Amino acid sequence: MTDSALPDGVALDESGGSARLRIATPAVAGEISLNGATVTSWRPTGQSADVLFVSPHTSFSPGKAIRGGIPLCGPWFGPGRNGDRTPAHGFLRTSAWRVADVTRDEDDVRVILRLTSGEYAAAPGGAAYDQDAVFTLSVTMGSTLTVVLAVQAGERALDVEWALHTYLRVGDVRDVRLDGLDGAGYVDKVAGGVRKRQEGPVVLVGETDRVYARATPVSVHDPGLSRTVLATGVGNAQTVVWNPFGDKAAGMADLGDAWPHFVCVESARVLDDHLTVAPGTRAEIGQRLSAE
Ligand SMILES: O=P(O)(O)OC[C@H]1O[C@H](O)[C@H](O)[C@@H](O)[C@@H]1O
Repeated sequence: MTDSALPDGVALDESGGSARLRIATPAVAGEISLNGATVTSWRPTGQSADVLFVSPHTSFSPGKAIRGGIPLCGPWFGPGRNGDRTPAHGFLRTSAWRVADVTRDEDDVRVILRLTSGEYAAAPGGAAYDQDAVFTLSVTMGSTLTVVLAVQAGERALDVEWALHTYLRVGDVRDVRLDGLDGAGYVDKVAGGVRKRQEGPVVLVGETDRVYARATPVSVHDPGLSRTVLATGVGNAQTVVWNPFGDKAAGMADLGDAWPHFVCVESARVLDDHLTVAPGTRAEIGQRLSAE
């Protein structure tokens, strides 16, 4: 798709070796990288800071996962259920996606990106996956943001574990409170996979990596940026909450000292809640964000 086919307020920027769509309407400013189909910026009018966090140390190079925004994890999560898959979190976040359609409805912009088997076969880990799958990402950006990842299975059933790995920008992760998970069971990955139960709101006091078995909306109260962000899952079964904190972040070249400024609240179907997509059928997972 060329610039001339794009609606007013949307531009394709291919400078610096990585392609991205820039969006600017009276309702919103935002950006979507075609590298991994990663939404890297969403700032509804009236918000003084971006709702999404992107590490100042990240690379935007094609083939590298972006540390921030909304990376797509799948079709496996981490090293997969058996712990033997590479690269971590699958090939969706490192593949080069194609723009299939961009439309504008008043001040909202809708972008459809696509990734087919011939395309993801070029990414590490892609060639070994079922060859018929077609992945689609739909992003509707305006005063709210809705991101929906879908897969259409071909002639064979697909095994899918996936997540929208949303990095929400916060003033300081140690000061935020997450509501909506009280009473939910979770797998504590920091404690080696022990199952626990949440009591009260989630407050992060150290490295946190939890897969909550709950899909209700989660609100992130952030005194630092004086706002509350509501994250509502679409077709998910779980919510992942993650921040590595300082010691672990020190070993992550693309994050380092920027770790206090985000919390990941992820819409997920992973581990026991992975899904099998029957031949010829479609499945989707998504997340809707609003900020006030
Ligand atoms: O460093 P990455 O491959 O991007 O993964 C970052 C994190 O993603 C998820 O939140 C997982 O639950 C974590 O275990 C993982 O550390």
